[in-house]
Amino acid sequence: MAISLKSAAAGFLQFKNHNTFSSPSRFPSGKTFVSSKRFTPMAAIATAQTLGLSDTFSKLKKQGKVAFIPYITAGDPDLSTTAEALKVLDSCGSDIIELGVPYSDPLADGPVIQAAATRSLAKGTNFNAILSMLKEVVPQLSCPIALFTYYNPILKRGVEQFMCTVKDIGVHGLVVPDVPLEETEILRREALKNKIELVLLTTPTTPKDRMKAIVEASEGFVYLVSSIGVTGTRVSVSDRVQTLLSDIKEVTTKPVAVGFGISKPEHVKQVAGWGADGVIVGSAMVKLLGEAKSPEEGLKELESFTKSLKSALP
Ligand SMILES: O=P(O)(O)OC[C@@H](O)[C@@H](O)c1c[nH]c2ccccc12
Repeated sequence: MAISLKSAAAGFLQFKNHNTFSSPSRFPSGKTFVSSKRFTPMAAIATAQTLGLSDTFSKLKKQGKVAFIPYITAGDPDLSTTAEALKVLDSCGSDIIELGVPYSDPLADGPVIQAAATRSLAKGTNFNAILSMLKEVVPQLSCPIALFTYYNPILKRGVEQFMCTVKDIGVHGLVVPDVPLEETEILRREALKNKIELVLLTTPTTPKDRMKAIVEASEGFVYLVSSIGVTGTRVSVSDRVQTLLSDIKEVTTKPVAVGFGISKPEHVKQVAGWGADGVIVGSAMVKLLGEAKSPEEGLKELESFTKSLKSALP
């Protein structure tokens, strides 16, 4: 079922005011990924044991820990730096990594991530190149990857083909911020078939009944958007997040990760203290990588920034 750009944009507008997702039933997460590429036994073991999103949260919950979830844009400043950044983020203790597929019309993104997508696309980054990079890197990671893409790149490839390809390279999760609720059926069905955990988003303006439907349907974790508007660092995280978290936790035992605006250790500490099961940091990471004097410089800054945020988490 194809959707017009218009209804995708309408979907985003609904996202902006309140989320529009619903649906798939739960399925067991996790899978063994056997790469066609030869890699060292350690990487093979790590890959075989890489947990899916919900299993990662279950493991952390048993340890009394909160998930650290960075987001970076693939191909910014270039794909080889993205490959190194994934390994740096993994080695610095990231629990899940959100990897963004650059898109020409990123409606839900603020200026930092929009600029990253523009730079990446200008470099010629495309989905096949991202897949080839991931085929090499995923077996070397100990944490799961959640691919982050707008709906159109999925439609261009075909939902079934997209899901099957993503599963084959060992990606565990998927976040699609602009899919309109009415158009989610095929997406949910194919995700379920391929054991890809489709993460759904709820926002501060999502009506309670719709939030319940979203939470019920979300796989892997529930993405709580901390503030209305687009992505981008904020001076502070709204303390409304505390109420939103308790509202969600009244209706589900699923893990809830909070994103939007988080960019300092004190933000991370605060959101974790409010009961979040995970914190998501995007723009601040993307800025470091994309605007550094050199890729090496960006990777060094990414490492120290990640360690400073990770150390603020229980
Ligand atoms: O950039 P921030 O404010 O730290 O928020 C995380 C965000 O970047 C990441 O989860 C994300 C990137 N693009 C998105 C679009 C919609 C929702 C979320 C996102």
